[in-house]
Amino acid sequence: MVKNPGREPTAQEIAETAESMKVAHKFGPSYHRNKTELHTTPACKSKQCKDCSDISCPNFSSHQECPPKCRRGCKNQLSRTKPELVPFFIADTGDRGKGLFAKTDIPADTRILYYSGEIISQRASKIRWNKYDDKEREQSYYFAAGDFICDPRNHGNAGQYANNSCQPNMVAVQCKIHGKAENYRGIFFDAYRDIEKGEELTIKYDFDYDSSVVRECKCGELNCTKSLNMLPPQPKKRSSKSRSGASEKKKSKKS
Ligand SMILES: C[S@@+](CC[C@H](N)C(=O)[O-])C[C@H]1O[C@@H](n2cnc3c(N)ncnc32)[C@H](O)[C@@H]1O
Repeated sequence: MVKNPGREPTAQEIAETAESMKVAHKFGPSYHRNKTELHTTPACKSKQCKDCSDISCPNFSSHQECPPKCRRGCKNQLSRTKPELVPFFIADTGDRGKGLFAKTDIPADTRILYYSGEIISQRASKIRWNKYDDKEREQSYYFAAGDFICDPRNHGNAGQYANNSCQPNMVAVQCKIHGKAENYRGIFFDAYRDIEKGEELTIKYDFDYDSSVVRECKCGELNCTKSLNMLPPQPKKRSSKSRSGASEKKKSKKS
């Protein structure tokens, strides 16, 4: 859904966004206890590749971040380098708190941001969750990061302001990160399609189905499910083909 098309960010919004992108990732003690061997990505040597920012780079296309010593101008290092350009800004959405908005037109497949947070084990995330009160739970946005959980509560960047849409224009991509555990994945938000300047940048949350937490979706898309959680599992329907097949069998037994 296009919101505020063409709108320019204010100086305050630009400053807040820049400040949020300074926040560094934190790998907690439970990551260190549970990490497997460290992942190594070879430097990109492809002659077709220019700056490792698209699928002409074998590392980018196989969902791996390039090592620090890669080709000159390598752009596939977003988890450990400050982004050259931040193509979005944080602004108020009116009815859904803060959100992210495109500062420029963003072509499809552009890597927009690295979702930052504290990387903890799944066990540690459950212990933490059980200690949270209802409000803290409602405001907790755990993101699966390979075998780990990324908790943006204290170490999150602007990624934590991406709102949900039932027709999102960004997609979360999980990548192996050079020098980090094989069983860890960094989370990146990529443009799913061409995005117009001023459009809100959205993602599909697919929070686990949870009947105890009501989270109403107000994305306003035609296919809106009205919930930020996944819908309850539907009882399996037998297809009309198998139903008619069964009744055919019954009929033929009778005759
Ligand atoms: C990860 S935060 C996104 C940033 C949030 N808007 C803020 O200001 O901090 C997720 C929360 O934003 C709100 N939210 C996100 N998408 C929404 C949507 N489509 N409809 C209603 N509320 C939404 C909900 O309160 C949700 O729990």
